[in-house]
Amino acid sequence: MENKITAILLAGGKSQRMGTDKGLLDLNGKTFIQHVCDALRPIVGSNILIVSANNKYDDLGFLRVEDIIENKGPVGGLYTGLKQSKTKVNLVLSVDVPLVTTELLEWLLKNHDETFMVTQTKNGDKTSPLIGVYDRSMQTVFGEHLYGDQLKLRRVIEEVRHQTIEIPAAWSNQVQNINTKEEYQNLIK
Ligand SMILES: Nc1nc2c(ncn2[C@@H]2O[C@H](COP(=O)(O)OP(=O)(O)OP(=O)(O)O)[C@@H](O)[C@H]2O)c(=O)[nH]1
Repeated sequence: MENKITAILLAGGKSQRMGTDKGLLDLNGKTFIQHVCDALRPIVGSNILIVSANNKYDDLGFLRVEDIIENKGPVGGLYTGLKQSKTKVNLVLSVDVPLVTTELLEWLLKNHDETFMVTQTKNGDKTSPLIGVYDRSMQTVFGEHLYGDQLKLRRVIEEVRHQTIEIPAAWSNQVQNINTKEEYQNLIK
């Protein structure tokens, strides 16, 4: 499976709500980004592509690329990641889901249907486009939106053939986004 899948890890953005780079926050002695990479490694090996301008992530030893067009949010990060990818299937994650596990990601890959351009996940009422699977050809769609300055990821997904799959309730905590100081304090207490 390893060579057929690229993991694209979005680690850019402003972290405005947290006030500090989310990927470098500590949880039980490891940074958020390390937790996410540890969950990915059994599936993709070293084929992890970090999309970020922060060179502190280079310590992890994976390929890092900077956004081709900066400050465009996840649509910009995904465009860059998919342009760099050499595989049809791309497992996309953000750095702010430190509780995600290999088991959940394997489940996602097993349940995704390659005929869809995007597979996103859903937990209750909340869809998570940044825990998903993207076809490399989506780079063209993201490119068009980016150059038209249409930066709403959810809107882009609505326009293409996509599927939304419900995460088993027992795994709800794994897809928690940690965006604010309060959410981080609750996580580590
Ligand atoms: N490469 C890249 N990643 C991004 C960009 N904007 C957001 N991300 C990543 O996308 C994920 C979701 O980002 P958000 O939580 O919506 O935005 P954020 O900038 O991290 O945080 P806020 O400023 O608080 O909204 C996170 O993993 C970010 O690191 C971007 O412009 N480029």
